Amino acid sequence: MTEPSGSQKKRIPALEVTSLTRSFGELHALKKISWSVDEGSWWGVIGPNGSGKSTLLHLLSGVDRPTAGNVHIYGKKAGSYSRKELSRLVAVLQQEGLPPVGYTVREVVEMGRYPHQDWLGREKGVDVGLITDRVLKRLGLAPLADRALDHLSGGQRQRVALAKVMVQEPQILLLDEPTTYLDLRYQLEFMELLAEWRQETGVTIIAVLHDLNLTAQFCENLLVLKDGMVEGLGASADLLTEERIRRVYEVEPVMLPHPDSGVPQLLLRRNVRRAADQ
Ligand SMILES: Nc1ncnc2c1ncn2[C@@H]1O[C@H](COP(=O)(O)OP(=O)(O)OP(=O)(O)O)[C@@H](O)[C@H]1O
Repeated sequence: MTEPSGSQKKRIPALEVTSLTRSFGELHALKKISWSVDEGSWWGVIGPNGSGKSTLLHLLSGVDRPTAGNVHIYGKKAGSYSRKELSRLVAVLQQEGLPPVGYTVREVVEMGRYPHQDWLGREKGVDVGLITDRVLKRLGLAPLADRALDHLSGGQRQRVALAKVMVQEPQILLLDEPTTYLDLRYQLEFMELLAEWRQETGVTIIAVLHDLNLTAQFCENLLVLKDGMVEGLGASADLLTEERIRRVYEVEPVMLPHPDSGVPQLLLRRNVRRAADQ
């Protein structure tokens, strides 16, 4: 038999999890999750509080190990990469992107290059200053470059966190509720910056999000978790139905198409009985 070649060859997924389980004593936070993420795709991970979203992200980023099952990154077990190899491939941006430490914006953003540097902090053929300047300018952070991080607002710090992962140039970006503390304008701006960056670089994005309307506008695909199990997997437009939102979140939703794009948008009905009691 001849080997499949060229376009016949199945592309290796950027990320693949099989029967992934994470238990904390008697509590099973994730139960046998299987999921495959193509390179360059944008996935939203949604589900109610406590459904296992952050636990999943911790396993994907290698900060935690599964109780059973596997995480493969570009076809190789996540645990078989060194810490530094893994951070060249995978970057993580947390809810409160960066702690308010005394470093300047430029210093923090330059730290994004750490996974590419040797133990003396050197990197062959790369001008870190230049890469940093470009990213700072692009995110409108150039005027803040010499400010200490603890003198910035939460929204500005989140942009610095994004600058740091952009400088890191990962293949996969994991985000844990990155827009939670941002006002409406900055939420949208943050998501647009991600979308542009993805368009340019083909970075794979996996974002835990609570805002389903933003999710529907930006993430093509969704992993829906409930009680640590996969409740839905596939195209956002197919999964965001009234019936599923009712079942997963235990609320009474109304879904309407967005007037610009037609993607599903969510309105919540008040709990009529409780409201009448007040
Ligand atoms: N280190 C831990 N030790 C014990 N239990 C944990 C630990 N981490 C998470 N859990 C439990 O695992 C379950 C899933 O938690 P996880 O933080 O992954 O949920 P989540 O979907 O991210 O929730 P949220 O939307 O509230 O952030 C919860 O019941 C949580 O209490």
